[in-house]
Amino acid sequence: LPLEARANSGNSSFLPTDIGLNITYSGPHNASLPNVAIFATGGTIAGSSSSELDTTSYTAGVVGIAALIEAVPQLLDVANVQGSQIINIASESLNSTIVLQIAKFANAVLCAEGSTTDGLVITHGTDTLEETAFLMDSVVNCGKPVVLVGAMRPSTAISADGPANLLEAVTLAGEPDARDRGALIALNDRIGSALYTQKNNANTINTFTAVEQGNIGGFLSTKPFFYYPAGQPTFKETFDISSVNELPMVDVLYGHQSFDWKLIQEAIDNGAKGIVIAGTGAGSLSDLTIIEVERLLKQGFPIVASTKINEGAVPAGRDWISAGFLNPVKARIRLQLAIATGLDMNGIRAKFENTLVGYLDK
Ligand SMILES: NC(=O)C[C@H](N)C(=O)O
Repeated sequence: LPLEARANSGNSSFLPTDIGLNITYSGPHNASLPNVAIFATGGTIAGSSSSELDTTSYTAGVVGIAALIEAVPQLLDVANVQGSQIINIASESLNSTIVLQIAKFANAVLCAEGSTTDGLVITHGTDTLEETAFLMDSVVNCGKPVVLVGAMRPSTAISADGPANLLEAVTLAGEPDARDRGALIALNDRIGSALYTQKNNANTINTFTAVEQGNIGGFLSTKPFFYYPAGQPTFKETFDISSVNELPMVDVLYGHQSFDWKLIQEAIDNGAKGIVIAGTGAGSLSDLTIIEVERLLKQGFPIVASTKINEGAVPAGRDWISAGFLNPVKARIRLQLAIATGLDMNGIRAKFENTLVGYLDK
């Protein structure tokens, strides 16, 4: 059957209909294939331009989920696919309300009792893809694969990377060997752990890397393989968001010479419930900043020290709360979750530093 006739012809839905999830794509059903849900959120993978040479001034978040899937009919040979267009925007415009909703949908779709969904793919802009991936890694933990995927070239570009990335992501989400590895990022024939992988180039398709920690696998002829047996990264922490209805405002302040420590109080006055400082080195903060950070920590205001350096960790056992190996945007999400789940200062510190003690407190 042509794809359009096959789409929406299936009547064995595996996505729940009573959770407020709007099912906007439903492919045919084949009992021998895994059930993979797709949540589409926009980004360059759904981007469009009038010129196929344009990879910089296109509009992100234009193409809908059905058109994305229709561009890759091979998808329907590797999985039963049902999807929801959660939103269609560039990922720099996503906010905590939307990503928390996506996480709740992900838990409902994958982890509710009786779920027959085998894996989930989230199509996403690459600019903040690592943030949503890290959130999923922290809060969706029933073993089933959650795979984040995007593209660096819009769908209209010559050699667009979205279709192959999407096919590989859906294949990965339906792969039993992808279970129990935490959330995964799949782009450019590589599989990375959401805890460590980050975007490292603003333009090129090989942008997602975890140089120190490495990829956990890759794809050959679109089929996934893994270098290591299933397992979770050492410094992972999980959170139960079933009673979390909003994520608090947490800001990231960027370290540099002449850093104005008074910005910390200004962020608090503006509503921040926690702050991450992207320090200049291994958490290094200027003398005046440290005095201010100690004052606020003593008052019970959580401040986490991360680093603006791309690789490496901030040691634990210091006056600040250490982000360990988490880069600033991931430390921000962990702090949001720690505050939202009601942890006190000791609990917050433990969520950041428990797994570091003995490793990074020397
Ligand atoms: N490559 C991309 O997807 C970038 C885009 N600005 C986004 O994050 O939505």
